[in-house]
Parts: sequence; structure tokens; C-alpha cells
Amino acid sequence: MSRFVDRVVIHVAAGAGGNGCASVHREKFKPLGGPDGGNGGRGGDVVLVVDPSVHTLLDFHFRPNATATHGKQGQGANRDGAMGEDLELRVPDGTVVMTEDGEVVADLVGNGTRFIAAEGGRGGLGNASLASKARKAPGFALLGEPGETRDLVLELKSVADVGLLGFPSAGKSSLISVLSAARPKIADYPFTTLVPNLGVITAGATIFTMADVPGLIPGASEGKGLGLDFLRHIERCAVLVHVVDCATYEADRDPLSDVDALEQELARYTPSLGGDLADRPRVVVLNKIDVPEAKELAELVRPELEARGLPVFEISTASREGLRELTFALGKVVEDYRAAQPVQEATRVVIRPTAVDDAGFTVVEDPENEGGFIVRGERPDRWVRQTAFDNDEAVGYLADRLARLGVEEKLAKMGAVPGCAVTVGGVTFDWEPSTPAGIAIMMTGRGTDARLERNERIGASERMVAKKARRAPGEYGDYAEIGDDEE
Ligand SMILES: Nc1nc2c(ncn2[C@@H]2O[C@H](COP(=O)(O)OP(=O)(O)OP(=O)(O)O)[C@@H](O)[C@H]2O)c(=O)[nH]1
Ligand SMILES: [Mg+2]
Repeated sequence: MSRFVDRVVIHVAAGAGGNGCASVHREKFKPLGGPDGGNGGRGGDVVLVVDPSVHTLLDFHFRPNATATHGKQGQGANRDGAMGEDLELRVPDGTVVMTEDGEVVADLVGNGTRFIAAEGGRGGLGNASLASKARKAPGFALLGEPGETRDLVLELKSVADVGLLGFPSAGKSSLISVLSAARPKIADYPFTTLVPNLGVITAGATIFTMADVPGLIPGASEGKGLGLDFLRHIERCAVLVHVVDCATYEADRDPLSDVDALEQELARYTPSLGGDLADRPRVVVLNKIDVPEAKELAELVRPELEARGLPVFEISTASREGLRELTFALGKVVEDYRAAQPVQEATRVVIRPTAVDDAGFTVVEDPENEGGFIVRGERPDRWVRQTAFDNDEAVGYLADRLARLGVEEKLAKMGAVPGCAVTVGGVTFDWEPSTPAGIAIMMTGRGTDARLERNERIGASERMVAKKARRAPGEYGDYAEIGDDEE
């Protein structure tokens, strides 16, 4: 028997964005062309896709790590880096995606339903894209953003209209096998069924599905028998059917106590999709009435069950008595339930993960730096990570962006004076309100020595720009300032 896995923890890592490129256009006799560094490519996403031909989460059990490819670096001559490839992971219909804390982030129902489990990082801008009036030839480019990484719990909650509940050997698998084309294993020992079986049933114009889950015993909620784990497969059901074995009559067990015991266990189960199993309609099926004693017992308990408001059906999967009536009654309950459900898109119920608040930032006084301030926020932090901060021009770029966000006003209001220390994303610099971008010295990328070395070549041409700029001040924007600083 193939293994059935219905709960896994996976680690998904989207691709990082490629770094932008800092490059200056060069041509024979025309060494001072504009910036032409292309943008980095976007990193690939990790995407979950419902594929009905996949029935378990087994693959993820063996391969819990999924990583999409990174975006490529931008290049000179305005060439953008290639995007990373999305990685598609095929999941069964009815897969619920949760955080490790149990918060449901997506419920994937319906062939082809997609969910971005981890979003690829954006590519960094190349210096061509970073050029502006104030900074005509930026000597830096932005780093790509890292891809999102997450630990996610996948749980398979079968999509079935009717859920069968019962003690082991009550005849649940037998019932599904006589009502549908499903052929589950049937045997006279308890816990024959170890994995849920699904069957498709036709009742006139109504077609519905039925799930048979492993038998429950008292104490299942404390892990006795196979525990309550499999109840997740009946969370979506429109109706729960108690299948009761009337041929087994023991001193401490009868159909009524069986139903009570199962109800008690059900009450201890907390559905992760929300709602309560207690308000799901119930039907009682008294099975094995081909056995004379069973028929007698069924007749005996029937009034009591009906007095509780439960619809009761006496059946035998062996002689096939009562099956037609049961089938049509279940079809009716399913129809009513469907009609009462709010109208939704035919195939999907997708809950998007909480979006990151992009613009949010706060300014607070810096307890470590007298007269200094700290700017906090997702976005400024990201910029700092992107620009690697070993370059005064990059600092200028950051200051510009902060100014545009209105941080400048906030700083001024809080009493910041020019030259005070401002810390963003753990990097501190002297704040110069609204000075156009600072002083470019050399092309930098990630800031490592190796990278700097590789950029020497480009740096050389940059220095040429500087030299030229000194001869004709003003013509090359920021570069007029470069020479003094460099020597
Ligand atoms: N006489 C009689 N025996 C039945 C009837 N239905 C099922 N059985 C027998 O009861 C035993 C258990 O049937 P299963 O269908 O495997 O029971 P189950 O509820 O799926 O059991 P688990 O999977 O262990 O939870 C088998 O030996 C069946 O042949 C019935 O209507 N009459
Ligand atoms: Mg079974």
C-alpha cells in the first residue's frame, strides 16, 4: 500500500532578485556615455498548484525543501538580468496552507488553484534606472532583494460532502464500496482503513462525494487508536454520518453508547478551518440488519435516536437493504447545505497572506546618539540592505528617498538639525537635509573586495568622467565634486 501523508511541514525559499549593474556606456572616441547598467532580474516564486492527479502530500515528506531560482544580474549596455524561474509544487485538491502557528493562509480547492507560497525578491535597479536630474550618472546600483523564505504546514483536508464516522469494523468502508466505485479494503479486524477513502455517489441529479475515515474509539482525542488526526478530512463535509454496527452487542457497548462516545470525541476536535463540527447535520446509519439480532437491536434503539432529532436509516451493506433511501436522503442534505452556502467562485477559496505594509516608517529619538534619530520601517530597511552602504553616493540616494517619504519633515519636527546622526536599518550617517546625492567615488556593488576589484575596470572609466568633469565643472552633474574627494 502506498503511504498516505496528509500533513507535512515544508520550507519554501523564493529566488533572490539579481543585483542591478553599475556601468558607464563606452564607445571609441566617446568615453563619457551615460549610465547603462541594466536591472537585475526578479527571483522566481514558489507556487503551490492544485493537481487532482496528486492524492497525498507524500512527496513533500521526502523533499520538504523547495527553492526557486535566483534572478540574474543586470549587465552593461542596458541589459536586464533574466528572471528566476518560478517553482511549481503540485498539491492535492483540498490542501490547506498554514503557518507553523496554525494560522490558515490559504485553502486550495479546485483544479489549478494557485498560491504563491514564497515571493521572489525584486531585482535591484541598475544605474541607468537610478539616474535622475540630480544624479545623472549614479556610480552605484541596487542589490536584488532576498527571496521570501517561509516554513509552512500543508494539511490535506479531503473535499467530501459526506463524512462517515464510526467505530472500527462498523462497516464504513463496506458502505462506500456498495454506494460508489471506490474499492477500499474491507476486513473483520479493527483499523482496516488506515487512510481516508473517497467515493463519488449519484442520487438522481445530485452527485456528491463521501469520505470514509479510519475508525474512532473512545479516547481518540487523547491519541487512542489512530487518534483524531483523520478528522481533518471531514472538516469540509456537509453532513456527518454515524455508521453504527448493530451486530455487535456487548455489555458496555450498544448503538446509543456508540453514538454518544463518538460525539464526545468529536467535541474535542478543533477544526483548523474554523467553524464547529457540532453544528454540522448528523445522520445515523444502523448497519448490518441482515443479521436478525442486529435488526432487532436497530428497531429497539431507533425511537430513542429519532427522539434526539436524528434521521435514522437501517441498512445492510451485505443484503443492500435500505441503501437507496439512504443515498437519496444524503443527496438531499448535501443539496440543502450547498444552497445555504454563500455563493463563491466555483473553484477556489484563497486567503492571501497579510500584505506587508510598504510605506510604514517611524522616527524615534536615538537613545545611544545624543541629538540623533532612528528611522524604522520595512521599506527604509530594505533600501539599506539594497544599497550596501559603502558608498557616499548611495547614502545620498537613501537620504533622497527618505526625503521623498516625508521623513525629512518628521525629523525636522522632532528637532533634528543638519549633521545629526540618523540611523536607518542599523546604519548611521550624518543627516544633510535635501542635499542632492552625495559624492561618488567608485562603482560598488555588494561592497566586498572581490566585487570592488571586478569593478576596477569600470571604475577606471568613472575616474575618466571625473577628470573630464573637473575640466568642465557643472556639465556632469554630481561628478564635479568627485575629483577632490578621490585624491
Ligand atoms: N453481516 C454484515 N457484515 C458486514 C456488513 N457491513 C460490513 N460488514 C462486515 O464488517 C466488517 C468490517 O467492515 P469494514 O467495512 O471493513 O468496516 P470499517 O468500518 O471500514 O472498519 P475500519 O476500517 O476498521 O474502521 C467486515 O468483515 C465486513 O464484511 C453488513 O451489512 N452485514
Ligand atoms: Mg474501513
